[in-house]
Amino acid sequence: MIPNVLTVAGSDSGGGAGIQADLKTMLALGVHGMSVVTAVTAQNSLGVQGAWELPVESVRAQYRSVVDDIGVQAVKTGMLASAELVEAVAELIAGTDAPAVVDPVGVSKHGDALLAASALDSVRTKLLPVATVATPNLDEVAQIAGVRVEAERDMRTAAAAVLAYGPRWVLIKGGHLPGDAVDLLTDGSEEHWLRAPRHDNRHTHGTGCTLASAVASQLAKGQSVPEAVAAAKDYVTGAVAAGFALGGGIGPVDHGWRFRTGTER
Ligand SMILES: Nc1ncnc2c1ncn2[C@@H]1O[C@H](COP(=O)(O)OP(=O)(O)OP(=O)(O)O)[C@@H](O)[C@H]1O
Ligand SMILES: Cc1ncc(COP(=O)(O)O)c(N)n1
Repeated sequence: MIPNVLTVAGSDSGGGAGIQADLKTMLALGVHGMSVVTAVTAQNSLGVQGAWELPVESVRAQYRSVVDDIGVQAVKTGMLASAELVEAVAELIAGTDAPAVVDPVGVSKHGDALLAASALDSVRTKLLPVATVATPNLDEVAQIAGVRVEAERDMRTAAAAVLAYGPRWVLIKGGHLPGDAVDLLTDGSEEHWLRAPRHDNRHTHGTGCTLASAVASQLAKGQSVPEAVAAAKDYVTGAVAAGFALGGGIGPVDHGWRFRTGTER
């Protein structure tokens, strides 16, 4: 049986992040990808030119259509835009018997806000408590938990601060630190450091979405959280290494890197 994985996220018209990155990742990892669109962005390699939230009834209806008939083995969340959507999605996840990977998307790579400041409290009190794994980047850790990570040694404090909001596991992504690309996965008792060489490639649009979707895909296949995160890290590292130019700015990671023979571009 092919596992079903659901992303609840925003659309990126440029195809590098958001729903589009999630579905490509799911295909590459051999699961059936499904989507609940929370917002539509007009976006490209240069930034986000516009964003429109969908009505909360539309998000609830999409979710119910998928879960009630098809069923899901894992859920992943990305851009949720507003407090109302964060709270609705948290409630839907709480009623779903499947692991949930929560990527608490705050701002795009270009600095465009993808979550209202007024939604942060709902992320802390409603969304994080229903997460099996939360995957904040360093800016999101600062916004959510008020911890500034300036070096690898601060990541443990950051993880403890996020875990206090109730996710079972937290994966602190150190992609924005200099040096190796180091992430820390912990549930407060086990600690797993994931280290990969930093690829000197500016075309990294979509790394966070890709990593979280890969974790959800591996969980849906029955892996444990540490196994799923290790496999997801391998996948995103290869995708960053193969990231390519597109448009005039920051290009996407290559979701199809494992399928390429090396002659395509
Ligand atoms: N240049 C790089 N080389 C290798 N791995 C990277 C690089 N940049 C990021 N990563 C890895 O990609 C994953 C996503 O991390 P990152 O901190 O970039 O998340 P994010 O900030 O949510 O994504 P984005 O920067 O696209 O918004 C992590 O596993 C991180 O270590
Ligand atoms: C619709 C949408 N969702 C999320 C991101 C963040 O992307 P990244 O994976 O680069 O952090 C984005 N730029 N657009």
